Amino acid sequence: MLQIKNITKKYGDFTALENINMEFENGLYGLLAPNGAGKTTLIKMLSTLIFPTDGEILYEGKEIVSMDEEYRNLLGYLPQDFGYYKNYSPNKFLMYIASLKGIETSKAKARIKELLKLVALEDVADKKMKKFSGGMIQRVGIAQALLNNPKILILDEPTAGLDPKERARFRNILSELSRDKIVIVSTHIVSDIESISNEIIMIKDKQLLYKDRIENICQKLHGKVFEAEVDNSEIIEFRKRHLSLSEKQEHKKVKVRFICEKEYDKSWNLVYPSLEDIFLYEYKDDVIGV
Ligand SMILES: Nc1ncnc2c1ncn2[C@@H]1O[C@H](COP(=O)(O)OP(=O)(O)OP(=O)(O)O)[C@@H](O)[C@H]1O
Repeated sequence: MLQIKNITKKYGDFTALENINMEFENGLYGLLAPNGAGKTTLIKMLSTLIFPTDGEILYEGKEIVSMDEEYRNLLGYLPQDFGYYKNYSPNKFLMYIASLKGIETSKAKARIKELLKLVALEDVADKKMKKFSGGMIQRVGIAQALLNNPKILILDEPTAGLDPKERARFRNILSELSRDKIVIVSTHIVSDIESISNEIIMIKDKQLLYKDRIENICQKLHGKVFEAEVDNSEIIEFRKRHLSLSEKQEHKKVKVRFICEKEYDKSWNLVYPSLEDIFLYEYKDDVIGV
């Protein structure tokens, strides 16, 4: 088990995260928050790239910084800006990373073969990466993070720049990996993690807002999310009264999905809240890119 205990991180006078507590067992955790909320800060502390100002992180009861190499051997990390050599093939690149990680050549060869199969890159194993799509490069990134067969896999915004098909493939790979690992995926894109996460973590105002299953988080807006058709001439006034979540032109009117926290009109349709509704509601005062 991985445990975050009373973590605070300050950059000089600026507090990025304050008194964060949470625990992780095997499974997939979606770390979901708008840009600047502190996702990378949290992930870098979990990867021992930066250190908490206060508090500690424990793996199986041991403090991770003092575990040093023992912890790094348990960890696989895919950073936001994953650096690779475009003139290398996946095979050559992964051999190079394996040697940096001190993995014996014969073991590395077998492991790389297995990983390239897992990420569906066997056919291009010896092709230079310069012609690869963003999704293929990210899959090489996952393979490098998995070289040491980590127990904890951390991925920082792994789907940035991927097309929908590549995103779907990526989700499937992560879901499979989470069977016997702690997989933590940071993103500000709800649909990337909604279908695969066992739990969602949200950070707001430097603190932990939620760490829970999606259905429990969605309970917060139960009975408050509606859909209705509104005349185009009335939509500006409507938006002043209710938080509009999405709008679509339909039957010469605006079909609006919105939140109403007070008395509601019987002509509206009550709908089940989604994780995206929660995200838009919780971060309504932030500038968000969904
Ligand atoms: N080295 C640093 N020095 C000062 N402030 C920092 C530093 N790193 C991050 N911050 C600030 O801490 C806050 C959290 O940043 P962080 O990068 O963790 O956010 P994020 O949620 O990962 O966003 P993004 O997806 O844009 O990276 C931001 O306000 C950021 O400006």
